[in-house]
Amino acid sequence: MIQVNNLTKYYDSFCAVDGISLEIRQGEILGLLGPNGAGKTTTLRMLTGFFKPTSGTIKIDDLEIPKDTLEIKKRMGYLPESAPLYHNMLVFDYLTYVAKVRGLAKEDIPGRLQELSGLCGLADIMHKSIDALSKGLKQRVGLAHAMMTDPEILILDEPTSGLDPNQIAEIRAIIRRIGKKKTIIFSTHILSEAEATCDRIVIINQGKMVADDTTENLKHRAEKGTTFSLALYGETGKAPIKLLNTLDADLDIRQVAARETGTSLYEVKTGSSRDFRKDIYLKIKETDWVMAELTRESQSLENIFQELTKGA
Ligand SMILES: Nc1ncnc2c1ncn2[C@@H]1O[C@H](COP(=O)(O)OP(=O)(O)OP(=O)(O)O)[C@@H](O)[C@H]1O
Repeated sequence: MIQVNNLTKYYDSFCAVDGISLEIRQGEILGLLGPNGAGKTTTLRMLTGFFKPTSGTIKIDDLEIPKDTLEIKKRMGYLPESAPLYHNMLVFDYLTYVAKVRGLAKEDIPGRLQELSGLCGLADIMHKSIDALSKGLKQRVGLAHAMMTDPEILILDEPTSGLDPNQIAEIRAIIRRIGKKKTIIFSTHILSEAEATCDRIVIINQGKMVADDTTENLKHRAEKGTTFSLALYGETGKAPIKLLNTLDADLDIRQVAARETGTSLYEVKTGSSRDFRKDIYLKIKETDWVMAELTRESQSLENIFQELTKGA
């Protein structure tokens, strides 16, 4: 269990992280989400013991930063945003070197490299030079580096930044695979990334925590606001607004610019999760208007993220 209490970091007089408190359970995959400059890297660097907090505490089980930083570092693997690899080495030589530096016994190294090769998909590139690898493959080598000592906790700073969609999918699959056994905290500024990979999402904005919930709950929250889109053939003017208002006084209905000529388009907004499509259809059926389209658009997680990080 990781316990973060009132974590704060100032760079001179600028507050980059402002009183973050959270608990991360063993085996959780936690996404630290926020726009650029929100304070993600600073938070992760404090968690790994690289940066000293201005105030606040970080406890990992019975250990505490800064008192037990060395012991905590042994339990953690860290993949910084740009993995600092030795580019002129072969992957195999580099990982062997990392294993030695991290204190693995000589006889354990071949077995560990084989495990990491399977876990991170390195079999075909073990004997390639690092500088000849694509960014996605380099990131996999960086992951193997971070995993060398089989740490309980993995901290990954924007692990898919700058990768193409296929490489992103591969790294996500590796994170999910590793996450079955480890606690993983990773940062991203891309909501779909956190949604696709995490059990829980913490959103930070301008150094402050603005949301902390399971991915499911955040989605549920997003689904509460619903917009229905109704298109009718012909120029039907304001009359449909008056008619549909009889369904529920809380509906917010307005006419918007039609997507195709010869139709009138209306947006029907509700703050509840109730599906009004059937009611709208039956109301329109009472008239001689002809429906061209009726769709439901849930408020997306993207909207929630934008709302919570407004002003960033
Ligand atoms: N060494 C530093 N000295 C002064 N200010 C800094 C320093 N490092 C970061 N900052 C500032 O602190 C704020 C948070 O930076 P941080 O890198 O933690 O954000 P981030 O969420 O990781 O952003 P990004 O997604 O762009 O990496 C930013 O405004 C940044 O400019």
